[in-house]
Amino acid sequence: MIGAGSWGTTFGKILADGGAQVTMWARRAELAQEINEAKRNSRYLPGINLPRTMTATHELATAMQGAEQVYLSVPSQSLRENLKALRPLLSESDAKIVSLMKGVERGTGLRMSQVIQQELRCDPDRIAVASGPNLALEIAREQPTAAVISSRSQETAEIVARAARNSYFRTFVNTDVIGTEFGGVLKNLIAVAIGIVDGVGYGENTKASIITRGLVEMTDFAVANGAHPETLQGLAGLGDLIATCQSPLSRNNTAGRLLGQGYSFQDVVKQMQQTAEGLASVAPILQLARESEVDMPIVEQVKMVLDGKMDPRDIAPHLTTDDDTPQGERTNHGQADGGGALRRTLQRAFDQFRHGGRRAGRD
Ligand SMILES: NC(=O)C1=CN([C@@H]2O[C@H](COP(=O)(O)OP(=O)(O)OC[C@H]3O[C@@H](n4cnc5c(N)ncnc54)[C@H](O)[C@@H]3O)[C@@H](O)[C@H]2O)C=CC1
Ligand SMILES: O=C(CO)COP(=O)(O)O
Repeated sequence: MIGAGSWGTTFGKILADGGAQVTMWARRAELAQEINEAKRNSRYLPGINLPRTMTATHELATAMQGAEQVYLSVPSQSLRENLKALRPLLSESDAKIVSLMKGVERGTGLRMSQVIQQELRCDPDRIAVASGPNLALEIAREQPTAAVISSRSQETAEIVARAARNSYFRTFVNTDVIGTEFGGVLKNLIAVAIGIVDGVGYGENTKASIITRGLVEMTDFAVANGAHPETLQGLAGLGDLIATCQSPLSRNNTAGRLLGQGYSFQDVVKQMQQTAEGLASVAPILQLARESEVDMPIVEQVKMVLDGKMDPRDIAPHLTTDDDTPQGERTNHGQADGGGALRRTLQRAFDQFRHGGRRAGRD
């Protein structure tokens, strides 16, 4: 396991409790020592006893020795630099590579599985991603939870899903990597919006409206970028959206709440002790949205609040685009966007034809 923060350590516990031999790689030697000796990670998982079989090291080469599955759980913006260090250690290996991360890379807009494929230059069938309503501390307390493992290869998804399950953690599989990854990224942005309105003091109607319209934005965006709409109705979409928007444990939700209470973006970044992926993903997601002609009014407004260009109190009235024409409730991947969905469907059919019948946009 590369990364011993809250999710890496929790996922390591899931694997160890499922019977796997787990070695954690921690950046700090003291943390590796605490995991080895006290079976604790007191900074990220206070009060949690880790499995006796779990070990840790701060030497990357030691962590990688004989690994059959490599799980990645570092902040998304640091993944590429970490992969550069990992690459020589994986040159002889056919280990499965599993991303646990929920961000896109600033600058390139790439999903984590794409960054992995670029940097490791490995067969995409070896790559899987895990996502779902997975607040780390709840799972570390062994509260029953479901997740989804996705890979282009059904076989890889099943191998990883078999390793990553135990009495309190149930994994499902799918082959829609794009939808599974974007679900995890996009729900963070909606959770920031929910945090903002919570911080302002608005109530349940406002939040339910944002969650519902947020799911529409998530689905339109993901489908326009090659995802299956059903994935966004599943654990990696709706499931994670509910968990993250409801829970004070969510760092994205917390960051939003601080913004809603009037703290500036810089103050929020200073106060956050842990990774809030949504803050770095807003700009690249909006760039991709513009390129794929998808409207994301909620995410646009989150960006305006982050940039200090919108008073948090004003975010809620602008759930839809600012025009006077009443907007249909149906989504872009339905029909009501004035032809954009039809154009994209035709484009996909054309791409599919060009690629000899294989599904266009597939990872
Ligand atoms: N915490 C959670 O409940 C969940 C988190 N995730 C995702 O997991 C990923 C990791 O998040 P968390 O573990 O929660 O974050 P965290 O903030 O708890 O831990 C991040 C870890 O990465 C290390 N780190 C920071 N910068 C680094 C660098 N440049 N190189 C290597 N390591 C570095 C930190 O020392 C720490 O050990 C994120 O993409 C997050 O969205 C996904 C599901 C649940
Ligand atoms: O991804 C998560 C829950 O599924 C964790 O959310 P946060 O990163 O907002 O804490």
